[in-house]
Amino acid sequence: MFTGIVKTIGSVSGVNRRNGGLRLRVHYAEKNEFSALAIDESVSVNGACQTVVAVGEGWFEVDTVEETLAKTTLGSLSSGSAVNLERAIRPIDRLGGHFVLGHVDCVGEVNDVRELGASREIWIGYPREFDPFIVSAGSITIDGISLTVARLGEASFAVAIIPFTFLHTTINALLSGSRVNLEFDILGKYVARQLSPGSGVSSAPVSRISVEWLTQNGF
Ligand SMILES: Cc1cc2nc3c(=O)[nH]c(=O)nc-3n(C[C@H](O)[C@H](O)[C@H](O)CO)c2cc1C
Ligand SMILES: Nc1c(NC[C@H](O)[C@H](O)[C@H](O)CO)[nH]c(=O)[nH]c1=O
Repeated sequence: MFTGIVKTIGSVSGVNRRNGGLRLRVHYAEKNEFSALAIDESVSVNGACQTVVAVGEGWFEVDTVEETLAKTTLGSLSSGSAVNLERAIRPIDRLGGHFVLGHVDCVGEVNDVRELGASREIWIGYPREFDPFIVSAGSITIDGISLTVARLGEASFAVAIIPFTFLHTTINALLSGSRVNLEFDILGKYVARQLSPGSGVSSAPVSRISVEWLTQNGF
């Protein structure tokens, strides 16, 4: 599990085809917490949880399988691509972002990037089926970065990017048309599942949840 607080930007230094998947080598600045990365550990690469299978000085490797290639943008990485990295949390870590599983739900597309003084607003389109999992002021993970949903549109949402995040993640490279890994907040997924028809909890559609309903059902 992760928090979406990106710790460093790595650089892809090798992409090799293997048994239908990819072996990715990622380099990072040698003097940081990634030097302690060990084989078998989980690491978030642009928001997708990957298992470390080899390590060396200033680099690690992961095997990216077909399922991951189908659901994420990892298949479009090439030598020199910049990637957001985060090691798995320890139970004592501060939860600076939100609970991020590293299970990418889908790939979204940047619709617009707007300059707003010191910050920048980025609009991202996503498949409609994920509507129940996104709320204004809720959390979302974009390429492994924990962000707050600033505005909702039609099958799209905006995030406001502060200068720190702009400087310390790959968000600064996004342009209209860029594809990004999206993970919707796990909290919304459990609520939507509980409220879905056939769950035995309620037949109320998710969009009609009311304060009254939540109170009556013990929330
Ligand atoms: C603990 C953990 C380890 C994972 N390790 C890998 C991996 O080594 N390679 C891979 O392609 N997918 C791996 N996945 C699945 C991958 O994150 C997932 O397919 C994408 O995020 C798309 O949902 C892992 C997932 C978890 C939760
Ligand atoms: N919630 C928002 C953040 N959060 C901080 C970033 O997750 C963090 O700066 C990054 O992971 C690097 O460590 N940043 C924003 O720009 N906008 C948000 O809504």
